[in-house]
Amino acid sequence: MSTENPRGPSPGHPALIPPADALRPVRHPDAPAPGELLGTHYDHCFGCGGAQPHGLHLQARAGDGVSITAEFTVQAAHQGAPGLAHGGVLTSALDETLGSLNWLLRTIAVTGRLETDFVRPVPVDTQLFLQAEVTAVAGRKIYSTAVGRIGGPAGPVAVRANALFIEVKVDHFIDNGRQVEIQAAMADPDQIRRVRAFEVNP
Ligand SMILES: CCCCCCCC(=O)SCCNC(=O)CCNC(=O)[C@H](O)C(C)(C)COP(=O)(O)OP(=O)(O)OC[C@H]1O[C@@H](n2cnc3c(N)ncnc32)[C@H](O)[C@@H]1OP(=O)(O)O
Repeated sequence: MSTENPRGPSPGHPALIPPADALRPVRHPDAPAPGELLGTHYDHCFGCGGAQPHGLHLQARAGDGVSITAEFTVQAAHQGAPGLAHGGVLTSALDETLGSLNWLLRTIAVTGRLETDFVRPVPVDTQLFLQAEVTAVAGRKIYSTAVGRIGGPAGPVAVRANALFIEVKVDHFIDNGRQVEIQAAMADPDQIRRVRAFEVNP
């Protein structure tokens, strides 16, 4: 097997290609400083929450510009084939990392489309090093890309993804989420945690 995907980055679905008049993403002035851990946005989030025993417990850190780095270690509970990470779990890690980018834009957005290239199998106990960045913004549409490496932050590529997130109002969650969790999140006295809980579909 070669060290890089011989096909190179997948061009992806046409909907993942920004239009010609798309804008460069702008980091929000109040975004966390480069190197700062973002922390969990919602305790019950499968991607980053501490209250999910089999969750990814992914830790994301602000990077330069509108970029994120994140790590997660594949657990036995994340297997698909014996001793190997389930592809859907790896896609979840990419989704979580890409979703974290929206916090740097201070935009509430949900995943509309997410395409994953699985380049290498990822064994249990492997640490996956993820990097993601927003590439363009066009109205409510946020275009982003991510890569996951194994063996170190500069190691071989195991997964990569392109995504389109769509900006939504907080009503998206309030109108669609199960009421018991919505009420609990809205009752959180910490305003930042309350806002961040509604970054994604709870
Ligand atoms: C820290 C945070 C970590 C978070 C990580 C996890 C993030 C998540 O997983 S979020 C949960 C998964 N996603 C969801 O549940 C979203 C479900 N989908 C929806 O609610 C809706 O389809 C939604 C909101 C995306 C779009 O609906 P709506 O607001 O009516 O917008 P709509 O008018 O259809 O589309 C807006 C634009 O986006 C485009 N678009 C919408 N969906 C897609 C799609 N799937 N593919 C391509 N383009 C799309 C439309 O074509 C339209 O483009 P244009 O403006 O050029 O005409």
